[in-house]
Amino acid sequence: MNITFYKYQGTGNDFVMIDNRQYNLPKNDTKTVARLCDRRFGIGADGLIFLENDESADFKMVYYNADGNQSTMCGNGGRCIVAFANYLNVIEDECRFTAIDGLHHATITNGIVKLQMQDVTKVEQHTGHLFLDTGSPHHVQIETDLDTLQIKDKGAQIRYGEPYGAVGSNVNFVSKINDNSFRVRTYERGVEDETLSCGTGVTAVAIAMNFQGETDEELIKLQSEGGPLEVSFTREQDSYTNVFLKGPAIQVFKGVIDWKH
Ligand SMILES: N[C@H](CCC[C@H](N)C(=O)O)C(=O)O
Repeated sequence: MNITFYKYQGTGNDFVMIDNRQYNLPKNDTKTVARLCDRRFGIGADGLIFLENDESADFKMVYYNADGNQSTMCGNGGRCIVAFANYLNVIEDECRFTAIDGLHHATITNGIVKLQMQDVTKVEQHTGHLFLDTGSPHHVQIETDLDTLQIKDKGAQIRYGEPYGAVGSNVNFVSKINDNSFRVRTYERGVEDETLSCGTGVTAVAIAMNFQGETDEELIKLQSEGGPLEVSFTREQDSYTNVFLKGPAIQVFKGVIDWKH
């Protein structure tokens, strides 16, 4: 069946977007989703996102990693689906949508999306790294030299190693720029490679750096390989609320493809 798809990117984290309200495509076609995300045999993307109807919100987001499997929350994908919904006139400049981790509020102004993420009530501090869940699981560790680090090798070792095992975790390598900004490189679970940015990842890094005392700021700038993002939050003891991820979401192109071939 021929379907219209769109490509969006949020600081270089890119997604195939499909308005599934009109096609009702199956939600378990792992093989087709993986092929569409393949950089050579398909459209090429870090993930694929369905926009669907939702009886209690403006729309619903269904997220797939490039391996074709549904996964946990995608922050950059969440920013891109808000821009997509605005383009489709499903919403104007603000919205509520449901995703696998619950309800999200968002606003869009001149292509910049400010997305509310779930509260974070637990940050694990380990020797040499932190672990927290910002809608997806994230391992965060500080590195001195992000330029020479072999992200894919080192990230895979951590992602498949103990304690994460087969379920795994995303892996973020951080270096401090100044008191309210950090550089981040991320190995993404389900892409099984470095992505140019990871929304739930930079959110995890901002909270982890505040939790560990690397910064006392509550509005933090994150420099990803794909561009700048901003994370803000309110800290009350060891809980983080009013968590927002802000940055650009851009439509790259629109196309038609036969879903099954
Ligand atoms: N790969 C992640 C989901 C997408 C996260 C990332 N694209 C983001 O922007 O948050 C996982 O399976 O946990």
